[in-house]
Amino acid sequence: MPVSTSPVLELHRAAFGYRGRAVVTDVDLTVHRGEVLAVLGPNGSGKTTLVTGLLGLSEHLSGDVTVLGTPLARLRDRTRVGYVPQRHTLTGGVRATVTEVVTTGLLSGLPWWRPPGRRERAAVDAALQAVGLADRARFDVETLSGGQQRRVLIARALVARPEVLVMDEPTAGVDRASQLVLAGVLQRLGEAGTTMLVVTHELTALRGIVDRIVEVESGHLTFDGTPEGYAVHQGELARAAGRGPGVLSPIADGAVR
Ligand SMILES: Nc1ncnc2c1ncn2[C@@H]1O[C@H](COP(=O)(O)OP(=O)(O)OP(=O)(O)O)[C@@H](O)[C@H]1O
Repeated sequence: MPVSTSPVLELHRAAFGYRGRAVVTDVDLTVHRGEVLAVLGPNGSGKTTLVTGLLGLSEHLSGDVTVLGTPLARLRDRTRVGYVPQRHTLTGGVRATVTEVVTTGLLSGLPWWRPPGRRERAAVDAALQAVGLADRARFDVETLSGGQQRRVLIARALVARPEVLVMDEPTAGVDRASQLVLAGVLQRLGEAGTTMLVVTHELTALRGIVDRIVEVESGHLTFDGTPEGYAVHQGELARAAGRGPGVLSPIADGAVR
């Protein structure tokens, strides 16, 4: 999908954190409509803090953050940014069908007195089609695999037709076959022009889907560029560390389309 020029996210010297303490600082980042970004970095480097900051879930402490043309603090319609949280499956006491869970993604946009109607049911069907679970609509979510449950959560995020989709490790903790299915879902969303920010440790699974890589280390952006550029960056780091020329990590290697 061609990438258009209108920015959907603009961050200038942005800092995010918790209870007034900054975890991620000095972030300059512009994301355009249709781009698919992977957000990489070691555990605890601040990836989740950064992406949840865009949703108002971690504190925006300083700098400018504009989401879909509106300063973050003034963005009223939060459904314009969809979110698939980290390490969430739907087991553990949730007794609901796939359709019911996906429908909850629409509730914040409906008045309390109006039950979901035909339009909402069509949106739920479309979201389930998008993640390849139309045939599981009436199943209890507890009976689905971990990978299928992730797809239910993606459908729940998609059903409100967000303009940007933020996903925190969508392929983590599921088996290889489920990873491939999830990658296929992301591929189709990318081809349909959905702007996506995907926090991941498994770039290989997203090979060919990601247009751009942002790396976070110790609360700072340390790389922002193409997958090919990231492979070069990793090679340079490896050489600087004395690991020989052209030694690429599996992640960087997998990044190249
Ligand atoms: N709710 C919170 N309150 C206070 N500190 C937090 C909170 N969530 C995360 N942190 C801290 O912020 C830092 C960055 O965490 P974050 O989850 O953003 O990293 P990450 O790069 O996403 O890590 P991982 O790859 O392990 O998910 C860590 O030191 C973490 O302890």
